[in-house]
Amino acid sequence: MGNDDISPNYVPTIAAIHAGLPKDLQNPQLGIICGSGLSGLVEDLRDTVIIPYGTIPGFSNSTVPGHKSALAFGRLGSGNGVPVVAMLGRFHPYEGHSMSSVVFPVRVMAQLGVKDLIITNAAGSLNPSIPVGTIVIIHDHIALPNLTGMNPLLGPQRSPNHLRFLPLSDAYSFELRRLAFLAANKLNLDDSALAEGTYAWVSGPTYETPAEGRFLRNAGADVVGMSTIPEVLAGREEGLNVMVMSLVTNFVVIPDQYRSIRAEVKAELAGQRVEAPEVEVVSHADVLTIGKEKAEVMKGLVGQIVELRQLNV
Ligand SMILES: O=P(O)(O)O[C@@H]1C[C@H](O)[C@@H](CO)O1
Ligand SMILES: Nc1nc2[nH]cnc2c(=O)[nH]1
Repeated sequence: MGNDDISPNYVPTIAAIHAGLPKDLQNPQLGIICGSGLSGLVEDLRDTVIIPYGTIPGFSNSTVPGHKSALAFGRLGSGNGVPVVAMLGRFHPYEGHSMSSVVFPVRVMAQLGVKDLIITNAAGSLNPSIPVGTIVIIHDHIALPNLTGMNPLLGPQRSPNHLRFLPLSDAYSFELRRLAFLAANKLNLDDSALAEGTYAWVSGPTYETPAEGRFLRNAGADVVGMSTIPEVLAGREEGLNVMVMSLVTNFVVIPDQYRSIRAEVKAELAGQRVEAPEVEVVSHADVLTIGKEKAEVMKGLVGQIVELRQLNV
């Protein structure tokens, strides 16, 4: 799955977006991508204008429950505030969207004038010390698809301004991550509310087998999810400052040991019938529930980061 659309024509897209907006919202400074169940992040926007994806040339619709399909424009922060554009719902490769469609909105954000991009997602924890409900500020990633021929930046160099060989050692903005922790402090959040960690990107749509979970944990990942990294890559290629907040919605199921069927059959043959084990499974419904529960905290953090950014702290 390479990048099939090297030179998208932004003109009709930007024209359609601008046509729906007052002048003062046409050049947003901050972009936000709302992950599964996290569209409530933008409830605090003022002067909000919603533009459905269906009316924007080049945009698809998200098919995943918990993802709306619209851009929200508005202002965030005190005083006049900062003009913001938020994606209420994203596109995942597992839905059948091409990699270029997945990252197209990020490229459009850059065309609109966005400088900082805050990406959110729901993710499973691989790290026993990062429990459900924690918000993980991502400082690195492991992208197995990138290592195996599914890098979203595959294809001819986009333009002389787009780096052919994009470094990723500085992918996650130090400045924005610093603001996230300062914001948590301002909001009096407990230390345990926010963690730092490494995100593993997998294609999905299946959740991990125990062996896959163990493999990713042993590889050094703290959380795992099915999105975000294509957006990070496109954002960095477009020159944006990028920050990622992963909300831990579940533990990846990694039992310490497997129950041996051989031992159980032996017990059965000796006259002791053993019940089939109840295996814990992850569900998208649970993912959405945690998203709802933590929406306020996520929203507070984003608002406070914008506040601090405005104050040039
Ligand atoms: O869009 P995000 O990454 O927040 O959604 C996560 C990953 C899958 O799309 C889905 C699985 O429950 O939630
Ligand atoms: N791959 C993956 N994505 C998730 N999104 C939310 N939880 C999970 C998970 O456990 N695994």
